[in-house]
Amino acid sequence: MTEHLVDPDVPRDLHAFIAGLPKAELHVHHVGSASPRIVSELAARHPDSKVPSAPEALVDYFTFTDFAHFIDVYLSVVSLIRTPEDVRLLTYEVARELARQQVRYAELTITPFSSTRRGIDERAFMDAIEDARKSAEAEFGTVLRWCFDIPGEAGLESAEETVRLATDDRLRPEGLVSFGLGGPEIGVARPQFKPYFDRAIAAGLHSVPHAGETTGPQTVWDALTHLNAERIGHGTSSAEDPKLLAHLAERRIPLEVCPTSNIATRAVRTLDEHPIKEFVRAGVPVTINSDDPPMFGTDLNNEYAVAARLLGLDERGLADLARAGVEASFLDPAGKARIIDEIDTYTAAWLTS
Ligand SMILES: Nc1ncnc2c1ncn2[C@@H]1O[C@H](CCC(=O)c2cccc(C(=O)O)c2)[C@@H](O)[C@H]1O
Ligand SMILES: [Zn+2]
Repeated sequence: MTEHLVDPDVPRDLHAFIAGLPKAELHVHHVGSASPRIVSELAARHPDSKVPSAPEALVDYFTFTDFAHFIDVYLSVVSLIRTPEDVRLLTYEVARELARQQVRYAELTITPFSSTRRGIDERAFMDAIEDARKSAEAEFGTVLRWCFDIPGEAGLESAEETVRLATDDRLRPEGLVSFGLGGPEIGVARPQFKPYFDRAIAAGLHSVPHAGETTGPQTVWDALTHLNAERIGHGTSSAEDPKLLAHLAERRIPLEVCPTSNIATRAVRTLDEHPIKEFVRAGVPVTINSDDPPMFGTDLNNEYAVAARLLGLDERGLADLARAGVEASFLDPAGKARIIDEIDTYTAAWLTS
């Protein structure tokens, strides 16, 4: 475990329990998971980029003044990824890092539009992610699945391109399970994306848009009503609307909560003000995720530690959170049962030792 990620308010034992706990990660972005080592290597290779190549300089570079600044920095890292080999290596290294944290299953959000519009061949892009997925599963035992997301602010052209790449039988990768919508929410209304989500859903994909991260609860309602969301990315502002919380609880719609992300992008002021407690109190299914971990100076294990502190959880409570992540995933029932069994066995052994 990285020493700086040890929360002093969480007992060491609990950190050790989390580090070995089998987990699922449902909300993590592909480019946003690039390790500082990969980012600095790519930056050194492309000196025309504004991304610093010294790893020490990245901490400052990844300090954001607001959400728009975060997206600006995010896109500067996107533009470092220029070849199918960059895509393959990035994906493979992300899987290695997930495996290190005992992540057994991850749904990785990928924005193929951002790569194809920057000149990466679409066929080569799909082959690169699939090649990395298969190698990672064989070598690390971590199962990866994809969520292709529309970068909403790039307009409906990006929506059309994303749904085409996600539904064309000659291109659609085997690992693709869901369809998302990311980027800024202000000025990017969810309902306009309905026709694209309808097509993705008709092709068998699950709907998992971001909503309520940087705008109010109406955006979450819109994602549910117009995009048939099955889970919500963030959904932070749902806490402002008791009727929405009741609806999410009743329909069993999970929120993909990423606490440190919300602080880093300044969507929420402080961790202590994070509404995760309200979600749990209202009976909303909560999953814990990391979003863009190196950019936010976190990892999934640290997000579990943060959740333990905010929710006052012990080992049993943390195991419940890990089970909730598996349950909310799009893994098949037998795959879910296998990981849940592993969580149970691990927790029982820990508590009797
Ligand atoms: N916390 C987050 N919340 C929301 N999204 C997040 C988060 N973290 C990462 N993302 C990713 O950021 C991308 C943003 C890309 C984008 O806005 C854009 C706009 C105009 C042009 C282009 C282009 O590529 O030409 C891209 C999204 O697709 C999403 O996958
Ligand atoms: Zn996200």
